Amino acid sequence: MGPPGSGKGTISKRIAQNFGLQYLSCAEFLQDIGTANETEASVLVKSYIDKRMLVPDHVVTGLMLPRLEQLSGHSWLLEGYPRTLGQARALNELCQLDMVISLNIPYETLRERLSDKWIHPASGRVYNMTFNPPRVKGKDDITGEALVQSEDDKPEALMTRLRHYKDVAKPVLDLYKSQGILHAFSGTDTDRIWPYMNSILSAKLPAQQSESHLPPVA
Ligand SMILES: Nc1ccn([C@@H]2O[C@H](COP(=O)(O)OP(=O)(O)OP(=O)(O)O)[C@@H](O)[C@H]2O)c(=O)n1
Ligand SMILES: Nc1nc2c(ncn2[C@@H]2O[C@H](COP(=O)(O)OP(=O)(O)O)[C@@H](O)[C@H]2O)c(=O)[nH]1
Repeated sequence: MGPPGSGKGTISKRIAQNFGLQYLSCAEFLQDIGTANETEASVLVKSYIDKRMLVPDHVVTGLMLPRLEQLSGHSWLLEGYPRTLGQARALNELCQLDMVISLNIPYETLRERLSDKWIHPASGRVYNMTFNPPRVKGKDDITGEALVQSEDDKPEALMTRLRHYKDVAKPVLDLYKSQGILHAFSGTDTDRIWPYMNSILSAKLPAQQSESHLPPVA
């Protein structure tokens, strides 16, 4: 969990690679559904994504939980789900989470990062012009297509998104705190937060699963 720009995507890919976890991004999953063959669900999901609104709890939960059940033989890391208390309660019905990670990043850092953030819309690949720049300025590393900046990442839009995040996330964070599984990390740099996170995860994950010798992904 974490506000927009807090580094959820960046750090969760790093965790998944280092610890050999199945990584499931709710946003990417919904994006795939929204662009798949036209069905009632895909049209509905796409209409919310296009408006940058959260897909209603019962819809996203009805799609995510069966997907998670398919991963039942594996250890997984979820990003972007649950976002609301309703989603968290539904997930609790399916399984007991081992750990919830929350990123506390100062507003000024979020603003700076997002003003430097570029994305490849077709794939969702994310770049930052200082932290992880593309190999060729303005072009996606894999396809060579143009990168774009999102209106959503501009300071005015960011304030609104932050307020929304705080309102919606608070009850979710309170729930996980009461269950004793919430770990919050504060800082301005992903690379400085990483060693703390790595040591806590190394202590929690079974030894045979830990593959912390793998190089981190930027
Ligand atoms: N549980 C979720 C997660 C994502 N989405 C949809 O997927 C989009 C992209 O999600 P995400 O990449 O998480 O972007 P934001 O919601 O803008 O937040 P952040 O910048 O923190 O990643 C959201 O706008 C929303 O339409 C959703 O409906 N429900
Ligand atoms: N400068 C800087 N940028 C970072 C750092 N960590 C992540 N980023 C960038 O910040 C932006 C937001 O990160 P992302 O992982 O997409 O955050 P999310 O919105 O929480 O999923 C991206 O452009 C990242 O490349 C960091 O420590 N320093």
